[in-house]
Amino acid sequence: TQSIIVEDSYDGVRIDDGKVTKEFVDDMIERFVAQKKIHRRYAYEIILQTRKYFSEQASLVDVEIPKEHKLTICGDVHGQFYDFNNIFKLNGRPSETHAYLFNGDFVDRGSFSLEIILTLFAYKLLYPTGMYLTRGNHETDDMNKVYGFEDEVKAKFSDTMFKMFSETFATLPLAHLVQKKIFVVHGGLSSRDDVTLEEIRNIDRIAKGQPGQGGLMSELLWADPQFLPGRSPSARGVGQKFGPDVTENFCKMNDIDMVIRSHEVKHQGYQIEHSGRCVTIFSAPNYCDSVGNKGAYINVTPETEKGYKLDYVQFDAVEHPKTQPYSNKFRGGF
Ligand SMILES: O=C(O)c1nn[nH]c1-c1ccccc1
Ligand SMILES: [Mn+2]
Ligand SMILES: [Mn+2]
Repeated sequence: TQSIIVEDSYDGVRIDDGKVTKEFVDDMIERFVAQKKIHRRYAYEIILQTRKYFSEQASLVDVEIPKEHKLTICGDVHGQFYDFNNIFKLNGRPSETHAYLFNGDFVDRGSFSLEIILTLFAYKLLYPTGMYLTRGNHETDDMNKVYGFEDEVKAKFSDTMFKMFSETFATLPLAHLVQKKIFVVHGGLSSRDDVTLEEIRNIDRIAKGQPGQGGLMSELLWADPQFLPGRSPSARGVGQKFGPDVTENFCKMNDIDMVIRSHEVKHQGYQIEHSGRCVTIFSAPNYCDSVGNKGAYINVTPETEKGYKLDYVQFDAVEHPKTQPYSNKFRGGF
């Protein structure tokens, strides 16, 4: 990217020594709100540095919340940049004392996926312990081809840039463990009863690249909870539905308290199931400009007894510029 010249006429904050600064990120968000872009050299730099960073991370990442600090867990945001930015207006921007964990499905569906993903990656580089990102089933080539992200990147930048996003998505962690007690994953639990946190930590996700239709990695990104005990096939065709007994077994075997996952729209923005052991968090309000659902996020603060306190916060959709939809597929019935 060093060979790409940033013209003197470029009116945005520059990245000089390769280091993303707070000034750069604040300016980038302001430009995105005004539907302006950042220079392609800086987009490339952010993507490449993010790919390098995540390549060195395990597939399960531990998140510890220091005293006086806060962690906010968000679910799917699906290209709804103006709702995504509204979370920061309501709840504060990421910082060294207020971390965010976005739990997958950053892109596709909404027309501002590029703005969301560049903001998330830039914050990861600015505050490595202030931003955590889990891979969702929409951070994959198959979904990006159909649900809009590939077309959006090609329209706003280039094919090359989409390829770089694809390679960087393959390095994203598959799950997080918060305060050693909360397992956070985009979809849910596997079809096997013997999966340990260590096995998840050691998944060679980069060698795998795309999750495919079967195996532990794809199950973590695609599974859904069900009310009844046991497991059943998923209408999605990938991953299974898992019951309260499966969640209980996974928690007991791995000495954790609960699973927080996303992946499904919820009318109230979140839902607590499996007697409190399985929570769905979804952060794209009025999904696809049509569902009418609330968005929600979870504020996690350290607490002496259990080690954490959860506060659920709901929020409504805000206005956004009307632009062309990149995804020609309406809701896939999920
Ligand atoms: O696009 C969505 O709503 C979504 N979010 N996670 N998974 C899906 C999905 C999966 C398959 C087909 C349609 C939507
Ligand atoms: Mn989704
Ligand atoms: Mn999903």
